[in-house]
Amino acid sequence: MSIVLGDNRYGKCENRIVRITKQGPVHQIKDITVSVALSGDLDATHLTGDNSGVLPTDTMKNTCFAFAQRHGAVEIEEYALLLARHFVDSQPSIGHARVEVDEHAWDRIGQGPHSFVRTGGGTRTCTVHYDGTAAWVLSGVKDLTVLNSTDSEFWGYVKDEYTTLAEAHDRVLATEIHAQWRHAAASGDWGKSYERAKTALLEAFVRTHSRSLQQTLFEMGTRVLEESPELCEVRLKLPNKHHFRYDTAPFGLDNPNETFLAADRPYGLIEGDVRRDDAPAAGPAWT
Ligand SMILES: O=c1[nH]c(=O)c2[nH]c(=O)[nH]c2[nH]1
Repeated sequence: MSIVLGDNRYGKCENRIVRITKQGPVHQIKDITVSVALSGDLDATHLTGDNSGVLPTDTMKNTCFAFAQRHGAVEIEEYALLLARHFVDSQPSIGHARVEVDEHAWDRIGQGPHSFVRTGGGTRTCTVHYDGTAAWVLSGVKDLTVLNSTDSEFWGYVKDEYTTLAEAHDRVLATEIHAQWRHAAASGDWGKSYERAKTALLEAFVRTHSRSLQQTLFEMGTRVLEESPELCEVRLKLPNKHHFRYDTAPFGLDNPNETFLAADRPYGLIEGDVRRDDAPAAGPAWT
């Protein structure tokens, strides 16, 4: 029996970078969290402590800040591609880079040229992989909380000796959308593509009369792909943020689906992948 080193990667996680673009008195803000993971010919550092192929994670951090300053407020996908290509193309020991970027949105306060308030509408995300030849790009949104106060049912499910859930013909459906979508090519109008996909997700949530969150998931993925020819696959994670009708009968009060206990745990977690049947191979995109 011998013990061998398996897959490995290393990097600097969650670099918090705020880049202010100042053209005269009106400022723009780009607020991002950047994580880098590199892999390649790194056996030596693990097996013998020979660090001659190791680019320090501290250098990765500096590079993230330097690229933010040099390239300004570019779309997060473009910034991630620049970083991923830099690490692989400049370091002989590095064969693969994964760069993840979250963008935290700020809205301008009124007409104020330099005052901002954090936007609540979810966090834009991207993940880029580059292997020295090809690049793969995922974009997405997370922490986008939505609720339908009707138009949702859940009934006709399996019932066994442990089932107590009452069938629902009119319930609250709430979830925190975590969605990622894969671009068929590593180039495009990233900003427009993001807005179109996010709008499609929300419109599908609004328009679907839901018989399960699973059905809503498929409708959301389908609508994104129908509206966005540049995308080939959507993966969704939808926690079911249960709202239980509260029993107010002990207080002599009727409750016709008006007052709910919003439970935060446990929660159902509905996950699914929706893709075109001719989608190109995903390679390492989701890893
Ligand atoms: O939309 C739902 N899907 C389920 O699978 C499920 N299971 C459950 O208890 N409630 C729900 N709701």
